[in-house]
Amino acid sequence: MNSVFVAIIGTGMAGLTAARALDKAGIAVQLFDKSRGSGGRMASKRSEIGTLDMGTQYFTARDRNFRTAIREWQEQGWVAEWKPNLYQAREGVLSASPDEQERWVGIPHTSAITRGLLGDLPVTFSCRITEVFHGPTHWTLQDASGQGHGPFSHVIIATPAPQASALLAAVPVLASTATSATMDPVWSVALGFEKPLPTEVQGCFVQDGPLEWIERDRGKPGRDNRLDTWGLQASSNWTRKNLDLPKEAVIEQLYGVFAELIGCTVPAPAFALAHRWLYGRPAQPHEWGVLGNAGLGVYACGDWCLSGRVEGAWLSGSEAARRLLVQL
Ligand SMILES: Cc1cc2nc3c(=O)[nH]c(=O)nc-3n(C[C@H](O)[C@H](O)[C@H](O)COP(=O)(O)OP(=O)(O)OC[C@H]3O[C@@H](n4cnc5c(N)ncnc54)[C@H](O)[C@@H]3O)c2cc1C
Ligand SMILES: NC(=O)C1=CN([C@@H]2O[C@H](COP(=O)(O)OP(=O)(O)OC[C@H]3O[C@@H](n4cnc5c(N)ncnc54)[C@H](OP(=O)(O)O)[C@@H]3O)[C@@H](O)[C@H]2O)CC=C1
Repeated sequence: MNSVFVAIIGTGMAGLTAARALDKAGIAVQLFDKSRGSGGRMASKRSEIGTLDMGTQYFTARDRNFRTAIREWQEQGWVAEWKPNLYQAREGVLSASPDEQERWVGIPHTSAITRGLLGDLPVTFSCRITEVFHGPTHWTLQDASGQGHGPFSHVIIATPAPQASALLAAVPVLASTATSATMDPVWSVALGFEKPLPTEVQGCFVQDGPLEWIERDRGKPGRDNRLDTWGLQASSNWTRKNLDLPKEAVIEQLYGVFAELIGCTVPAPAFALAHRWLYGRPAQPHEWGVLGNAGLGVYACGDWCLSGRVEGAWLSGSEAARRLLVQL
């Protein structure tokens, strides 16, 4: 098999960034994702009160090339700048904490970005890849139903590290590096209130206790929610200790912490939803950029190769595509 045909496992920011770069270079790609849609931790969840961002809420950009990509997304109408009234909370004390950082959000929801990046690229959803085999000349994938996919000349694995390490079994050195990148879980809760809460807070960095970040949907560009919707993210410490708590109990506990912290009267929410991210964030940053074996034509990328942020995933996916292209 001489032609170049690249399998990409994962349609989060890293996989889609790699896919777009390869497609732009005229390389044929085929994407796979275990979920029903694209986005990974940037996916938005449909609910009875509208679409909710239970994963990424906003992102920042420090890298020059990533900033350029954001300008293009802005021109496409996928993102807009978000300038929240920022606060911080320490030992129960809430204080205004404005800064000059540029922050971006997807419009009307986070998922607009990855949906835009996916465009009409070929993708197979609801397809969990369980094994990645290297034959004498090509790669073959097998999914959870036992079906084979391929042949492919190259494979890019763009999943969280624990899932990547299992799929890298054919390349033990890369698998063991991926295994060393542990990932922390995160409980995320959305609360919807019938009447807007009487507070100026739109985002709050919480320095201690069960919560880590609180944000208000209202005030973000492009949102049109009937309810006053808030997103709460628990710290990884608290999440780890409460990993198997039923969703109702997670909502009750985090609602209680939120109500104490936010500094105004908080009625019972009209709507609540909890989502547990088992692989929410890398436990520590790395400087790998991408893991790869150019001779075999296999690469692994994702936020865990750099910083556990959207920017890290974008940079890692870009680097995977660049490394593959220079090797052709
Ligand atoms: C609650 C939460 C809040 C966050 N907030 C922010 C924030 O405010 N700012 C910020 O910059 N970042 C934030 N992040 C981090 C950000 O979401 C991630 O860094 C980024 O989205 C990671 O992208 P990725 O492509 O590396 O991985 P993912 O988005 O995890 O994509 C991996 C994809 O692989 C698929 N997959 C996995 N295994 C398989 C398999 N075996 N077969 C097929 N498909 C598979 C998954 O379904 C998924 O779609 C947050 C994350 C969470 C969880
Ligand atoms: N929950 C997850 O799985 C998860 C959450 N992540 C959160 O995403 C944001 C993004 O981080 P980034 O570095 O891109 O953004 P910021 O520059 O806005 O925030 C970085 C940290 O810096 C502190 N900070 C920033 N601005 C302020 C401010 N105005 N007042 C007080 N503190 C500020 C804050 O850290 P500490 O709470 O002080 O430790 C920010 O967290 C970020 O919120 C992540 O927690 C990323 C990945 C996964």
